Amino acid sequence: MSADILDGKAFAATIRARVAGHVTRLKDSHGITPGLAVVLVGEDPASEVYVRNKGIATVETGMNSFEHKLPAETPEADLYALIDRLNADPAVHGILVQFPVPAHLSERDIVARIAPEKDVDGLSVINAGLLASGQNAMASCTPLGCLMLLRETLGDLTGKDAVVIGRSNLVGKPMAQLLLRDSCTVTIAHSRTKDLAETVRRADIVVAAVGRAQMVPGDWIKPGACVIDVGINRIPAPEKGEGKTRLVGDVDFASAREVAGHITPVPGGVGPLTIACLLANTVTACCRIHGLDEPEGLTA
Ligand SMILES: Nc1nc2c(c(=O)[nH]1)N[C@@H](CN(C=O)c1ccc(C(=O)N[C@@H](CCC(=O)O)C(=O)O)cc1)CN2
Ligand SMILES: [Mg+2]
Repeated sequence: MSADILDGKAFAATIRARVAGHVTRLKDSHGITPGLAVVLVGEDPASEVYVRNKGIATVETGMNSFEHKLPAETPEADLYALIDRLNADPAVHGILVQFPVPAHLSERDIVARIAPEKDVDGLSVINAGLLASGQNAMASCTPLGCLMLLRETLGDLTGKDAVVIGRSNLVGKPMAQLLLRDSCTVTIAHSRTKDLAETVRRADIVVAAVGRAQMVPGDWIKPGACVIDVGINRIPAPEKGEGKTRLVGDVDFASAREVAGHITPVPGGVGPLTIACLLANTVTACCRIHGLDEPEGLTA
């Protein structure tokens, strides 16, 4: 058996098209243009690329993009003053601070400073709590993208055994909550899980988000399972030349694709869904702030 390889780039384009449709309706029917503010502190090269791509995607879907680049040594008080201004700005419906931030800043405190209704990363304790109690939360972007892809691929997820490997606040925990909301039987596994191989072998759905290159081999996968690989790990690639590297996921793609029914590649799988779902969350935030109906096809 060779798995169906899920094309995250193509699915991200579908989500962006849905976003653009909702943006047009918001403009035409209500005179509202959703706005996303992205804050970058420092000069991490990968973060600069992500922030640039977020800005481009925001404008391409018809929304307003507000980019704020601050020096690495920005004092906490100055960053909080900016967040307070964005919280109060009616043109801004979504706010995110790009991570990682310099060591003198606290990601947890930054997220807590963002108004929960504008927290389009879905990272605040308010949004985590709303999600866990089955209420209208802002779900964090990568897990939301994974859920949309799973629904698109498998249809109704009711009763499926899902194993999420990883327990981070950004991916593992919200992913588990979203799968539970879709009536999966969910196990959260992690690096300390006693018999990880046996746990994963039970799963119809495997979401690997543990941050260890190629940790999940094909012989852990139940034949026909749907494998979602959230890992983005850079490893040496001597075959490409001295000092070269390549990206791999948390799953050993070559062996897993021989067993799985569906599998996401790295790159080109889950990664592109993150920014698409950020745009989706910005439209959702805009609709909620203005008391309008939830945008169809963009929420959990
Ligand atoms: N505030 C946030 N910070 C960070 C988040 C986040 O969701 N919110 N996630 C990551 C970075 N990130 C978006 O911010 C992001 C990472 C990766 C991709 C992506 O498309 N990856 C590609 C491969 C890219 C490459 O070649 O290097 C893929 O997987 O195909 C998009 C967005 C950390 N910070
Ligand atoms: Mg971090």
